[in-house]
Amino acid sequence: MTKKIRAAVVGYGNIGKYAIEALNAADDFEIAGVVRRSTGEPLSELAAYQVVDDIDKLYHVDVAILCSPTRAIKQVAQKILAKGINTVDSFDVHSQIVDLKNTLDPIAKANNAVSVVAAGWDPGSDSIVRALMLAMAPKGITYTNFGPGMSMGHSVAARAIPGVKEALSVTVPMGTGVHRRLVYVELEQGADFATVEKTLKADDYFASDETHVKQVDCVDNLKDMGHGVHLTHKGVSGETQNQLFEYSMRINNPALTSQFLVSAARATTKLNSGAYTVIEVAPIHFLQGETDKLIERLV
Ligand SMILES: NC(=O)C1=CN([C@@H]2O[C@H](COP(=O)(O)OP(=O)(O)OC[C@H]3O[C@@H](n4cnc5c(N)ncnc54)[C@H](OP(=O)(O)O)[C@@H]3O)[C@@H](O)[C@H]2O)C=CC1
Ligand SMILES: N[C@@H](CCCC(=O)C(=O)O)C(=O)O
Repeated sequence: MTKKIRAAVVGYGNIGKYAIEALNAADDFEIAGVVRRSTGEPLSELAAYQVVDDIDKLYHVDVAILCSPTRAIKQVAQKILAKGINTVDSFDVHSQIVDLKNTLDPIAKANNAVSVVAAGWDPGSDSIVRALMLAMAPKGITYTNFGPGMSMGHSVAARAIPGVKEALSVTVPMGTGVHRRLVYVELEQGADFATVEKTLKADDYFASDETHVKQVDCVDNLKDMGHGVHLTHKGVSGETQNQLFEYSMRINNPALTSQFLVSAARATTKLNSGAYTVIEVAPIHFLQGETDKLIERLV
């Protein structure tokens, strides 16, 4: 029997919960444990797993699935790679992915480890679809239209604003890759809505989009973690114009993000040391199974 890949889940929020589900559904993985900032009161749903506040307390970990907020990823990944443990993350600030990769690459190489960065669904699986479309029509325009649906990254960023108790950021597609953001916030007692609204609108996650902030009594009553994308590329193959490609999905956001993280975690075990974005990884590395069988089935 081949040895299972031992994965640790780091950070137990939405993505962490679904990462456990995706790991349990993958028979080439076993869960080494869950790493939380504080173990505090034990959660009954985690009773079957070792829950620790330091990854060193877990017996052998091949790969850490980082389910921490995007803004904490660089720091968390650096620490874990330095221990020689592979990492995957769903970092989602598109403009900072090159910097993240270039920061992690030397650390991974020096410690004989692998990191696959920005491996959620966007960035992540959608990035591979965009690359494929560009290979099929190298000239042209790609539009990525999200939603309507809940952006986890924007909701996490909104929740981090002082005075915000809970937040839900809904992405509304306006067409041609332009989005409006509707952000529902539940405030801490005594917080000033106008200050929260101003701080939120100035945050990098929101500053370049039309953003509306609405105060509500209970965010949980509105929350639905559904999302989706409609990606189009219209362009030119060779010298032939008018090639139109489309890709659509409606999804449960954390379930897809965590599934792709687990697939990327598998890929880390097949790569030479270093940091990679998903478009630099051969598609077959994400998949479980024998190479020839996968070729027979997919090619
Ligand atoms: N690329 C993509 O397609 C997608 C990316 N994402 C990214 O996933 C991230 C996580 O989303 P989600 O699971 O909803 O977030 P949550 O807030 O639900 O969970 C994050 C968890 O990380 C831990 N954590 C919180 N603050 C910190 C900190 N400062 N440093 C380290 N760890 C911390 C906590 O776990 P504990 O208490 O156990 O330590 C927390 O529960 C988002 O920021 C988003 O950018 C999400 C969806 C899609
Ligand atoms: N990174 C997103 C997933 C892609 C959708 C998106 O970027 C958006 O809704 O703005 C998320 O965190 O949910």
